[in-house]
Amino acid sequence: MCAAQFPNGFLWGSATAAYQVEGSPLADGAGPSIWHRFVHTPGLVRDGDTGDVACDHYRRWKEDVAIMRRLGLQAYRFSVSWSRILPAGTGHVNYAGLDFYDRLVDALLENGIEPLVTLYHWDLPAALDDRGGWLNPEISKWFADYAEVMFRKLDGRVKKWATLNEPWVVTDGGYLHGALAPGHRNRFEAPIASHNLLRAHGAAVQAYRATGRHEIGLVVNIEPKYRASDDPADVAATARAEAYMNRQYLDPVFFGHYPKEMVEIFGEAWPDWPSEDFALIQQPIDFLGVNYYTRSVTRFDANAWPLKACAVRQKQATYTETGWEVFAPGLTETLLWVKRCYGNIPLYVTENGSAFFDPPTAAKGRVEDPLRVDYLREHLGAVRDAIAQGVDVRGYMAWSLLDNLEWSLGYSKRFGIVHVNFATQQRTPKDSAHFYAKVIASNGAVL
Ligand SMILES: OC[C@H]1NNC[C@@H](O)[C@@H]1O
Ligand SMILES: [Ca+2]
Repeated sequence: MCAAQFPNGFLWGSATAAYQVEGSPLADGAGPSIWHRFVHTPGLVRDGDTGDVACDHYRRWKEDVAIMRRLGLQAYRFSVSWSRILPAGTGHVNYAGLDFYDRLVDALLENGIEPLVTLYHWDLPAALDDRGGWLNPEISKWFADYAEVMFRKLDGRVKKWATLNEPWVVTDGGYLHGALAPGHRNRFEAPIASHNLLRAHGAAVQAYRATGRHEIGLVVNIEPKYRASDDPADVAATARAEAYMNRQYLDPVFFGHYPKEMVEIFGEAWPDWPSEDFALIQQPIDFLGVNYYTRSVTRFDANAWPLKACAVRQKQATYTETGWEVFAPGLTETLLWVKRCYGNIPLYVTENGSAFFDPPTAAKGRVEDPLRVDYLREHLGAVRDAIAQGVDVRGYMAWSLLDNLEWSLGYSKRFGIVHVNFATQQRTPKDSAHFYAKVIASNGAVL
């Protein structure tokens, strides 16, 4: 059999998110988002870092598109800041905000780069949070109305849309543990926020079907759970963790119901959902975006709230700066798992990457990041292995194009294949960018 390879037409790209790279959060009529409020609340973000400037991408976008062009990227996954488009979240449209994304899409297309647009990557308009945000069931309509503005403006040129990025992180971080905006820590709110995220996803897909001519999907983070032992308590803990992080979003979208473990996990805090909600949530999607970073070897832990499960550190493994085990086989397993459980829906690896400490720019114009090169090489090999086993993977977006604001961890964690000097805003492609450029030019043959 010929060596496994990537299919012709495989889409090679990179990814960012609005609040992490753009800066200028209130420019040209934009309204504040919950992240603008969160970072300006003392003590919530490491080193008091904010997205006020970030990578200044709102102003340097032309330079960044030129970098993508030089690397030979075929696609660029980015998110739209809802509060640039609708400063109050609903109602008045801010045309200057629309123009930014309009120009960006045109520049990408002029450079042969396909835009993949995520409508929601965590930066909810603060004005909607004041009206309950993801806890207010009306948000499915607010979100669908915002989505329609974007569809009308860009659909002729944007052929791949995603509604949400990682609803699990939005819920777990923003409503259960409080580490992310809007910083709530409430096990009664978390299920409600999560359910409304899925309802909003469904409403936006429904809106797209009325006018859209191309593809729309959902982006989820999936972290495969490996049991630490065959002890029944560990087996049950692993099933809970898999249900909570992975199946809580895929089961409703593909099957129209939640995993049974959700009641076990949340107890009295898990509502009886109206059955008509699942007809909305289960709108057929054209592709699934999978964000993969690591796996979790899982054991029972009576004190771990609310899952009663925790991860077990692996002695021989390499860990990234965010404390994630480097485990490339988990990506192959994850892609096979999705196909096995949910069918062979077209998949994109919409995020995959690693934060390692980058040495100061060694020689002018060069940043050596061998650990990130290794991570990239191993994980691209893992994607190829999944394709060789019949999974319909159609593209890979490296997280991230640029070093950027890693949310509450500030700028301390660098995921970029392009280094950003935040004092001067100078961009320097790292060795990982040069390696990735070779991979793209050979459609993966150099791996
Ligand atoms: O933690 C790395 C990335 N994970 N997925 C969502 C992105 O916004 C993060 O930066
Ligand atoms: Ca290609």
